[in-house]
Amino acid sequence: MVPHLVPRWPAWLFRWRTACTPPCTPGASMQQRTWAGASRTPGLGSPRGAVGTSPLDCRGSSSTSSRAPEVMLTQERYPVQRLPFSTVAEEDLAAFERIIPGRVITDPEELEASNVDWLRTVRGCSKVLLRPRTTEEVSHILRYCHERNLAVNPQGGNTGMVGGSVPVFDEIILSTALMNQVISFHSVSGILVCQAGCILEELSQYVEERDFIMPLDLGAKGSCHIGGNVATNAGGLRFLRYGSLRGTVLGLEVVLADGSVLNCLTSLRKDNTGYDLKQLFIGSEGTLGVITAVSIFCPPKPRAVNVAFLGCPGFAEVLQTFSTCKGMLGEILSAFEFMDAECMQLVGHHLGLASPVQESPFYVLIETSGSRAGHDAEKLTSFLEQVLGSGLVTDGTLATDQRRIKMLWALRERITEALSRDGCVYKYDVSLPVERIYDLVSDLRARLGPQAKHVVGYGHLGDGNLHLNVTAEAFSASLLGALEPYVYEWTAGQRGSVSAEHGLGFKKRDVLGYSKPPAALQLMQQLKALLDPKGILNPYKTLPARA
Ligand SMILES: O=C(O)CC[C@@H](O)C(=O)O
Ligand SMILES: [Zn+2]
Repeated sequence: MVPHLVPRWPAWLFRWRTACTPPCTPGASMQQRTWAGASRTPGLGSPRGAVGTSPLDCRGSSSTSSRAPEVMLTQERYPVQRLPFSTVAEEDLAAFERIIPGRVITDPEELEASNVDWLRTVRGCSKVLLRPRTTEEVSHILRYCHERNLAVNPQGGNTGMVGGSVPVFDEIILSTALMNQVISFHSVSGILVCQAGCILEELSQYVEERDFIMPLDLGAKGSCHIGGNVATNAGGLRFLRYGSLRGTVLGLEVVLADGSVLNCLTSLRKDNTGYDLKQLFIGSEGTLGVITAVSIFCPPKPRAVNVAFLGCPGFAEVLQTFSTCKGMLGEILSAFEFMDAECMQLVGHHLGLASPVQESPFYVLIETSGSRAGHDAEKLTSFLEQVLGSGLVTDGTLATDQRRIKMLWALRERITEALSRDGCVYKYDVSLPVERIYDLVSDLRARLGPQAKHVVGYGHLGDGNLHLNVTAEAFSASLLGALEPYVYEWTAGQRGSVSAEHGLGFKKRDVLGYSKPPAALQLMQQLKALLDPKGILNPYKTLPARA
């Protein structure tokens, strides 16, 4: 028995492994747990000073960097035409300087990180980054851009997966990084009101000190901004328990394309006064307005949290474990995540994270959050006895202290980071009927054969959300041809969603039709035209390119 074993758990339940006590993650400190933050560390980050040959030149800029392989310009890699927006001129820079003195960035080195997505797959060539601090400043900037017909790319932490957060051409980057103030927090209701640029992890710490938690959590928490989370309707790891941001966001303040401010920053749980306008902006990926402040409902901090990491012999057993779990853990279940054996191999190989359990075809991570440790322990013990006794689970480990809980979560949260170190990654984020989720992975593995290096499946099983990722040594058009439209057709055949939680951004906008009927697409175009008639807000994103 290892020293960390909490005595109330029967020792026979698991074969505890001393290898799992710290350090479980050789070569990977817990500070690196946010993959987006880690990707920005020296050596992994963006090349410096490699964009363009002249400050106003977007062409011929795929020069090589001595530090890291250059990311191809989006306009060179994809068949996309620049729309007839104006180009930033010296007098525009002077106008911005008057609105936000000292916060108009034109230095190419500083701009480089904001022009490239963190996955290093798309790259714009914006010449200017604006850093407003207030809603009023955002309003002045947008009013000016609207009049001048200048395109704007709103940007939060730039941790998106679908190329929505970086410019495609030379759109002005409007960063929320300096809009990072908490406006109010109510200790009875748990309602937090804050500016859009607050970093999720910092908000988590802020509310946890006050005995509450944020209703969402995700691997990118160390870098992502709450405004970006809302704009993309991020799902994440707490969705199973606390639901969508569509339920927990109570109000928004948004600056519209023409600079007018829509103040719907209410903090009411119930408000049935006509159309719920904030919903238009949740998940609109900055195409309908720029979110400047958020009012969000925070649940009370659970007093007892446990994480079980279990090995399952097959996917059928994963599903049965999930059913058993829902039945036996009920209201204390807060996450049910899964990953396949290839994911475990990748986190081991690239990040040095050791599996805490015997090698298995599948692994599940179950989190419980409740208010009485003894009650939760009792429930969890009977659940574990049941799944181990019936052979649904063959091995497992359990964490009740925060440090070990984080270690187990790292195995799941850092898969994305491991994949990005494996080579060129093709990402799919789909919603499917839960019983069919892994069939897509198996079918694709058989279809691709040796063309792919790895085909992995993991994700938020409790929410029916599969992250299907394929890696290869380098980008290959023939591999892409084998993946698409196959994955989208397969998903549409199950009436699934081609974007469960990552949004459409630039990369997935043309597959929207697999999940929405033509009438819905048309209405979306009409709403865009109504709110942003000049189309200056995050162009080339979310809506399919017009035929
Ligand atoms: O990288 C991915 O495909 C998924 C990222 C994220 O949504 C996760 O759940 O880890
Ligand atoms: Zn996810």
